[in-house]
Amino acid sequence: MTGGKVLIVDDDDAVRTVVAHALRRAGYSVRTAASLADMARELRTHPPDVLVTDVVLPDGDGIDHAGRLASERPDMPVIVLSARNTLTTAVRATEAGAYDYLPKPFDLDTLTRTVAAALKRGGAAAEDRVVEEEQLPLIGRSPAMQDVYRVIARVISNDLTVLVSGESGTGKELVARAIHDLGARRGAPFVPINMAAIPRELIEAELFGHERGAFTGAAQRSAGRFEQAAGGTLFLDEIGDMPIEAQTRLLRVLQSGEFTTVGGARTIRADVRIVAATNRDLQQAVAGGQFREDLYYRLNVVPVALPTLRERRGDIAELARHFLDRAAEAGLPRKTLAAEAVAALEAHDWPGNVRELENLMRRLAALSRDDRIGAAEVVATIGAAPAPNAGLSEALPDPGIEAAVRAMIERLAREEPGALDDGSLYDRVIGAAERPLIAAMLARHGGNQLRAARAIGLNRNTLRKRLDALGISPGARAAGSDEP
Ligand SMILES: Nc1ncnc2c1ncn2[C@@H]1O[C@H](COP(=O)(O)OP(=O)(O)OP(=O)(O)O)[C@@H](O)[C@H]1O
Repeated sequence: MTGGKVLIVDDDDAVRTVVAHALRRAGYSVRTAASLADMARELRTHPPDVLVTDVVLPDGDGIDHAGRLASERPDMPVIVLSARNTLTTAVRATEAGAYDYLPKPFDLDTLTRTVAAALKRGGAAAEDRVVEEEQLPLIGRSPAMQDVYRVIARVISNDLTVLVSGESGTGKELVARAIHDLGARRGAPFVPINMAAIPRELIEAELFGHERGAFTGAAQRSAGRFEQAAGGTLFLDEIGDMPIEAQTRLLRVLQSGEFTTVGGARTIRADVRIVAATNRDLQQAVAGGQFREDLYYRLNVVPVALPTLRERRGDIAELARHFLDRAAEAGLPRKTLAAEAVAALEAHDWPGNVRELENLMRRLAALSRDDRIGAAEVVATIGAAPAPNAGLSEALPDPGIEAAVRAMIERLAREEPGALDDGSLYDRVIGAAERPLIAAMLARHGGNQLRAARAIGLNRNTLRKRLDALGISPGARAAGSDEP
């Protein structure tokens, strides 16, 4: 006999019967209750070693009750079962001091293993904090997201380093923010830094700060992101793009808990929680020599792997409705989705993941003629959509553009150092992209300015002004035969 007394609380007869049967077979002595009142009686008359409780019970909330029990009887682990399956439930259960949280449906082996582990470890300490419904931004009840919520719920009460991986647009930054907003550091800043968006030679100064005169152009002492995030969370986005020298420095900081500013003798204690994110396979980068193995292990203390949207198609309808609500809150017309429209959304592969869905719903809210969006509109709008992440409004250039911009900044830093400080960068960089864009679209439309302007998304007068400003060849303009 395994031994151990288990009390199961659930108002669903079938759940009580099946779970009780499975646990008895595993050697436990099992009693059941169908309400909080029954539970209270059982706790007095037959105190169990482990309590397994549902959340929604006819006379109250199982998690609230578990919270009270965890402080009154810290030696009795509580396992929470729930069909609500939101991040809020996972976090509430963990914060209430529950030993574990199992989303329904669960398999009986998992429950039996969880009960066995709970008996070995004993109860967890309760923390006195209320997590409001609606406070949490992550949408999705699929099993894959449940795993994510469980990990988040486990890391918010500590400072362990978290490495979030997943394709672009899967919600890595949102997860990092949730960890910060729910944890003890939520009163201090959440500071993101994207390694792919900062010129390589400036990354160390950005992270650790620099002293006046540390390098050409360093006119003032400047606090780095480590200092800005003091007491809070530093989010190292696209960590796989970090240059190897900066990796070495970051590793030293993680090992020693201190950092030195660039060009300075000042040593500062690093008081940050680190959450890093990557859409690249970091293990492959380690194998290829682009990422330090020791740093990888330092960062990968708690891994969170985000599912792609196509791996959790069951969440698409809820996400789509959520984004339509958000569009309506932002002033766009309020729309609903026809059932066939939902099916069309579920059939798409979503290479740009949740971000692509969010953009599509915003576009549909703005463009759809009917209040109820139909399947044909969904299909047409998906077909007409730019490649994921190519929208300028997302400020997410493709890797080719990113590399070109970075190379341009590096060249300017080398050849015209003043150019990085004289306020001309926007015109220089954006101008450099605008010229080939306009030239290519004019060429594509045989020099017809009206059509090129439409294709680019400018009005014709603006295009004409830009042609003048950029001095683009009159040959292309003359061909615009529909010009007045
Ligand atoms: N589970 C989710 N629920 C609601 N919104 C989500 C969810 N996941 C992602 N989003 C939304 O999708 C967009 C993309 O998410 P986010 O920026 O966190 O992705 P990411 O993985 O960090 O992307 P990238 O790798 O391109 O930086 C955001 O607007 C975010 O709010």
